[in-house]
Amino acid sequence: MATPSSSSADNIIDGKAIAETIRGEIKEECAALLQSSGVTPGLAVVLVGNRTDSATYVRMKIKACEEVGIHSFKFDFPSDVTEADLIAKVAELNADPAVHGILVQLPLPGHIHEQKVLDTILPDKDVDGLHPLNLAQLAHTNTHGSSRKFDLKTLPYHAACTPQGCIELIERSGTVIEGKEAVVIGRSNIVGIPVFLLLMQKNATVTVIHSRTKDASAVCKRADIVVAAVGRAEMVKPDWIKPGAVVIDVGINSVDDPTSKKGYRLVGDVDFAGCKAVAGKITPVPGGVGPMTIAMLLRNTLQGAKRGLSGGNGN
Ligand SMILES: Nc1nc2c(c(=O)[nH]1)N[C@@H](CN(C=O)c1ccc(C(=O)N[C@@H](CCC(=O)O)C(=O)O)cc1)CN2
Repeated sequence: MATPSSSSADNIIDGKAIAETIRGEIKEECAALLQSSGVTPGLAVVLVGNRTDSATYVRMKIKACEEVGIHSFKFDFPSDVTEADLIAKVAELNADPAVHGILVQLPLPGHIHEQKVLDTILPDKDVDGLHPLNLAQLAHTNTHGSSRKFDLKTLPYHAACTPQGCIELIERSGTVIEGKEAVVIGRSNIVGIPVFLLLMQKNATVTVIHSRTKDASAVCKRADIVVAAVGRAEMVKPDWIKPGAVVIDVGINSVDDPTSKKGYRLVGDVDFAGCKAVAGKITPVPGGVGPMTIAMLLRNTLQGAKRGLSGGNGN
């Protein structure tokens, strides 16, 4: 593995730099794949409505695809598109051999049953890792007590992107997960649950904190590794953090800020300034987990294309 420029001089984990390193690795692999098999991985991106944040994330994904040598195909739908029309588009993309990955940008408008649309994506093309079968595969994988290693780069199914990004940030910034006490704050299907499963597969002892947890701060303070994915601005305070712990902040919350040109700024779920003083390492927002989500999407798409060729796990 290339040595990443994983952290700056202080204790900040530089997600932008680590994501750039990974995108470089993917670019090399895409070139090698094209050379050896003539195949260029293809990603279909479905965007519904006119949310500015979703349009920005989709633009970032398409640009990232271009940079590493992945074809992208973009499909725009108005916010009043019917669920049936979206499902029909997904079915069409499922059958298209040039498309190795399908991504439906979330959130979808309220009249559409999000999970129903996601469930329509073929699990092999579900590069977001949000199909229940992919989540189930992650729960079902059992490499414990065997000589096989749990390796994100060679999984025979798709694991969700943001959770994979969290694991890469922890490991590439020099922390061994095995044997550590980890706490995940939040239990969503898109982040909390898969990150819990990934940490468990990496042999951490994992606790999940949620809205009914009693004395969340005391539970959190036991952790060597904290992953905050709760969606509440700066909820995790310095007295929640064990000195020296690794803190991964998944939250991207917009808060009013009249001093900023845009009138708002982005903050995480962690009180960054306060927790930075206590943590061993910590991710910033922006520039932490966000860029990793996109890097992992590219990696899943490449892996999907390789798997399509080998009929196996892509290696
Ligand atoms: N189908 C999906 N929808 C959504 C996902 C997802 O993984 N799959 N995650 C989020 C949005 N998201 C990707 O789609 C995403 C969010 C943030 C970033 C990012 O790099 N953020 C930057 C800041 C960018 C800014 O200034 O606005 C950062 O944190 O540094 C990338 C991807 C919800 N929907």
